[in-house]
Amino acid sequence: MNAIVFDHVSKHYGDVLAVDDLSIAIEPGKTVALLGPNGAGKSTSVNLLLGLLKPSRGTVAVHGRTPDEAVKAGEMGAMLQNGALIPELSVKELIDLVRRLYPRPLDLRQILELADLTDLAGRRANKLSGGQAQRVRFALAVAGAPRILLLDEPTSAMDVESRLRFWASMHDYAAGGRTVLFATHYLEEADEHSDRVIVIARGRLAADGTAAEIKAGAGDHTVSFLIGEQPSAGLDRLPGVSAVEVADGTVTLRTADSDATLAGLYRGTTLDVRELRLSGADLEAAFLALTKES
Ligand SMILES: Nc1ncnc2c1ncn2[C@@H]1O[C@H](COP(=O)(O)OP(=O)(O)OP(=O)(O)O)[C@@H](O)[C@H]1O
Repeated sequence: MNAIVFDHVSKHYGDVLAVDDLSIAIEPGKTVALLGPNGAGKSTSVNLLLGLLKPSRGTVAVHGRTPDEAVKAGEMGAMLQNGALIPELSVKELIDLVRRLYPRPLDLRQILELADLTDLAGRRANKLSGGQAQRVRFALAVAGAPRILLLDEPTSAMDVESRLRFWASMHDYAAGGRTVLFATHYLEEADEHSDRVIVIARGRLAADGTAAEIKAGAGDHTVSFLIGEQPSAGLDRLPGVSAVEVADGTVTLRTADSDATLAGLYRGTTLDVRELRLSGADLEAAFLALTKES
């Protein structure tokens, strides 16, 4: 059975159509990035999954149940944007309070270790930095040992080192066969930390696959090299090439098939090619292409 299913889900806020006929199915044990620009419908989708919002049309299912049932059964943990912490309690007290609400929580020490909070256990919640508070929100999200973990832009307040630590914690948690869905507009996070990327734009599904598949779909590889004073005529006829740029003695070829382009370059021309560079399509190019129109 799928961990998460959206079946033709739409969500209106008055006149605003935030989620538009979205259908997705996520298998258990996967780490999935929900990627989209501002206003794409990511938070709305997360809130629909948690039962905090109801779809205007369609259905959302979590392990075959309604979101409300899944939340009651302690199957879901969530880290939402700017969730408030109780300022008077220490980190340890707060986590313990929340873990006791669940039928089969993780033990306190394990949660503190997982969220890298052991050294901050006695600190009051109102004395934490933004990044530390995010780690507490992560601890609260995993406290009940949920099978599904939802993270809405989890690293937004974190510096580079905190991000690295955070993703290490997330991978530790996911390693037990748990399902993780995280919303982000950081392309590199989706690329590095997910098994699958679901791109949404204007509430609709724009792409769904591994980061590698989505990049390959963009078909935007480049081959560049120094050409110096040699003539560049005819390079546009090499296999796969869609565009040729020449600037300051350097040629850049855009190609849908860099292997065929290289074979053509070496076998079909007599150019003296120096400082050859290849670059794959990046997720950013794919993302911009996927989210720009319609
Ligand atoms: N409570 C609300 N009332 C009216 N419109 C809303 C409400 N919440 C969100 N919207 C609108 O719904 C659309 C989707 O918003 P949502 O917050 O789901 O996007 P998002 O992808 O999470 O964006 P961001 O990356 O900026 O957090 C946007 O056009 C937004 O303005």
